[in-house]
Amino acid sequence: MKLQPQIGAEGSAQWLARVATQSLIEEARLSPKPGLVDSRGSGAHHDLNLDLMERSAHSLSPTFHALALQSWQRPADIALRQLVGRLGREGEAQMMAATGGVNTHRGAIWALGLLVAAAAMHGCEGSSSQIAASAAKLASLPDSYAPKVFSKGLLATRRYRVPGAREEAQLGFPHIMRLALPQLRRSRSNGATEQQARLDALMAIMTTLSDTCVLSRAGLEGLEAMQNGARSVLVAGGTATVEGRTALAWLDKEMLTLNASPGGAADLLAATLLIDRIACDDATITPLPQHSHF
Ligand SMILES: CC(C)(COP(=O)(O)OP(=O)(O)OC[C@H]1O[C@@H](n2cnc3c(N)ncnc32)[C@H](O[C@H]2O[C@H](COP(=O)(O)OP(=O)(O)OP(=O)(O)O)[C@@H](O)[C@H]2O)[C@@H]1O)[C@@H](O)C(=O)NCCC(=O)NCCS
Ligand SMILES: Nc1ncnc2[nH]cnc12
Repeated sequence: MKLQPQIGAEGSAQWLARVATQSLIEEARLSPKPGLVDSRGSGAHHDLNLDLMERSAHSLSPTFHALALQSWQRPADIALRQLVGRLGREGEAQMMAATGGVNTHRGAIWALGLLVAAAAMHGCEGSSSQIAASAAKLASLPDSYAPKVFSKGLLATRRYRVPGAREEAQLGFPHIMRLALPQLRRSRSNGATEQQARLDALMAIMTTLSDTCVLSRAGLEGLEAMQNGARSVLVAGGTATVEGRTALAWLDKEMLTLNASPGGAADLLAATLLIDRIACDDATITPLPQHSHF
């Protein structure tokens, strides 16, 4: 639900940048997240911690602001795609400078960057479906200035023949729109605390995401452990129940044993928190079956 409407491009860009940064920080602080950095510690990571994640989130505010301002009430065309690509790459460079070269938020810049741009394209008056559809359109346009790099994500998608961050955006963020956002709102309306509703939304993403961070670090075994473990949490009734919390603690242990960290799922949770706040939605979104595959 949109909380703070703003008039005009500059005020809206400032607001979108603030909400995007806040969403990244709230994702990072949310605990207990399996394998990920949270308020308890570094999870499966040796080079990441909460302080670094928060520094990285703050370093991205100017990028989100520029993306929103430049996309304000514009259509999705090649010119905007190229501009958004350039701003995204500059954002990555700012992130790397702020973290001393550690990749904290590359996937998040991509997802939240596209969504911030899309929200601005709709003049901050779009529904979640309209914002996701415009982000998908932008992500599907070619960016001839993109350098040809053979990333870890690309390597994992080819090796395991699964979709990655690029495809998730091009398909209109199905893990947000069909799983996480409905789960977040359903858990809230069932009486879960905000922390529990967010953890449930993360679990919903993890049930089917082919997270290339997990695949790169722990292969198919890690991915299956993540998906099955997240399903067990939700089947047990989610993190508002004792059984759900027990299943989550078990999943956390297993992810640490496998050295697996679902960084892509964490990005999509931050993006879910962003859309939840900036979209002009009616009270409910029709949820699809929880365990559908993409
Ligand atoms: C489209 C791009 C995201 C590039 O994607 P690609 O897959 O080619 O490359 P990667 O560099 O691997 O980045 C993908 C990141 O996306 C996240 N992710 C993974 N799986 C999915 C998924 N199925 N759906 C959505 N998102 C997903 C994930 O990001 C998070 O993890 C990062 C940490 O990764 P990790 O592997 O742990 O870290 P490393 O240091 O690299 O390795 P270790 O040492 O730990 O082992 C962290 O960044 C999280 O955010 C993947 O990493 C995009 O970058 C692109 O093309 N940009 C161009 C600019 C542009 O056009 N921008 C427009 C919008 S602003
Ligand atoms: N909380 C987190 N821990 C590790 N990697 C991440 N990427 C995005 N959020 C993350």
